[in-house]
Amino acid sequence: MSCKTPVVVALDFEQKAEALNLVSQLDPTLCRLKIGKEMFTHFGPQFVQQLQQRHFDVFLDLKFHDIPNTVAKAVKAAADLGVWMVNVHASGGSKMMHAAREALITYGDDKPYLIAVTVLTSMEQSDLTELGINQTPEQQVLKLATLAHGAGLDGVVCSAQEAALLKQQFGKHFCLVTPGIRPASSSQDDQKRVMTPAQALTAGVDYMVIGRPITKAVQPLQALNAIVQEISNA
Ligand SMILES: O=C(O)c1cc(=O)[nH]c(=O)n1[C@@H]1O[C@H](COP(=O)(O)O)[C@@H](O)[C@H]1O
Repeated sequence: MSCKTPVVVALDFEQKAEALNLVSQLDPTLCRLKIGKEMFTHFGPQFVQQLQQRHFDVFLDLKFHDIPNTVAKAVKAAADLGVWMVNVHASGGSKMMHAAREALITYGDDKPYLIAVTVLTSMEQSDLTELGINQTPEQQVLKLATLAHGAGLDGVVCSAQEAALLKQQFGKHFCLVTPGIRPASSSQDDQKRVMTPAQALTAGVDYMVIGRPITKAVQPLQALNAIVQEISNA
């Protein structure tokens, strides 16, 4: 079953029942699902399989960052799980990303999308300065995306604010996955580099990761439908 929208719903729940209650209202042709550190640590690969049995494409967001050998094996484990997308941290460097890519070669067309996180969307200039990085977020995203592109990855996680620049630099086939998406009426929460779904689409984003504006909405399905509508109008 193929999904017709760029929306990836971030399932960040403490309780599995709560997550499944939302999932049972969702349609795998209208969104994909992302499992991150919280739910994977609580509920493991079995939870991923439960979602796959319901025909959802799953983005396994564990942001691997380790020595090349360890990351290669972790990415391979994700491929064995049959996930649609998996990510690593670009700041792990070219050798690490290259090893991750090599680990997926034997999977051929069945390999998951392999993407690298550049600068987290919760970060702004002051967070980079604190880390001793004297670059703007945009410069740092471009630098890390260049490493990811050079290592042969399928794309990057960035904010929609950098999407136009990265598409111009790396072309339309370099996949851009953007969290920090906020409909105009939503709270920004802890996200700093944000855009609305319509702005993100116009900027050239391929996939939009959206969590709390949907999962914490009083009517999650209605919130998702409004976002899908906003995207199709754009
Ligand atoms: O890799 C990610 O998915 C990710 C990268 C990033 O830079 N920023 C970011 O927010 N995320 C994830 O995207 C989701 C965003 O959720 P909301 O802020 O609730 O929409 C969370 O699950 C984050 O872990």
